[in-house]
Amino acid sequence: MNIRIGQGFDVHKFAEDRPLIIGGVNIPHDKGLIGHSDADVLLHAISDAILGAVGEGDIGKHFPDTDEAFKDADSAKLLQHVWGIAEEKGYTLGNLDCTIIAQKPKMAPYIEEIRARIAELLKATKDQINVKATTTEKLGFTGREEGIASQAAVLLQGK
Ligand SMILES: Nc1ccn([C@@H]2O[C@H](COP(=O)(O)O)[C@@H](O)[C@H]2O)c(=O)n1
Ligand SMILES: C[C@@]1(CO)OP(=O)(O)OP(=O)(O)OC[C@H]1O
Repeated sequence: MNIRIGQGFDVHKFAEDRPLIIGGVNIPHDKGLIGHSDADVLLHAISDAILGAVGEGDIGKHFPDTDEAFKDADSAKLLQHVWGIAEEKGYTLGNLDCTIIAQKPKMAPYIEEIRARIAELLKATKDQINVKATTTEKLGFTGREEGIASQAAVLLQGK
């Protein structure tokens, strides 16, 4: 069996007057993340993990931040496109594990909803998806609440 591993990492900066969208879910908070797209830092890390696993580069290659077509893009749609690439190549999902690195907000109340949304986007079951959160104990840019980072690791099964 052809088993492929991929990993992704992304960071977005906080700004006032932005919605906070993580894992395709709107999270109530006093600030949100900025980017060329909707800045969904978790879905970007997951997209990169999948693209890495199938040897297709990264999201900047597929959705350049110089392209107006992706201005304020819905990252859920970008992830669905990425998953389509993996499916076209004959891959199925083994499992996905990811981590949201944020001092605030507290993610625990939203983890199950995020997990369900990612499962829906990847046409997977919830047990194939795990979502975690951690602070950095007030250290570094995440600890100072300047931004949020995310990591993802994915295992795909090919033909
Ligand atoms: N933004 C966050 C960060 C963490 N959590 C949950 O709290 C637990 C403890 O976090 P530490 O950084 O102190 O290890 C962590 O395991 C998460 O369950 C959270 O909900 N939201
Ligand atoms: C998603 C894209 C495209 O809108 O924009 P951003 O929201 O800036 O996100 P980033 O994680 O920097 O990577 C890829 C970009 O091309």
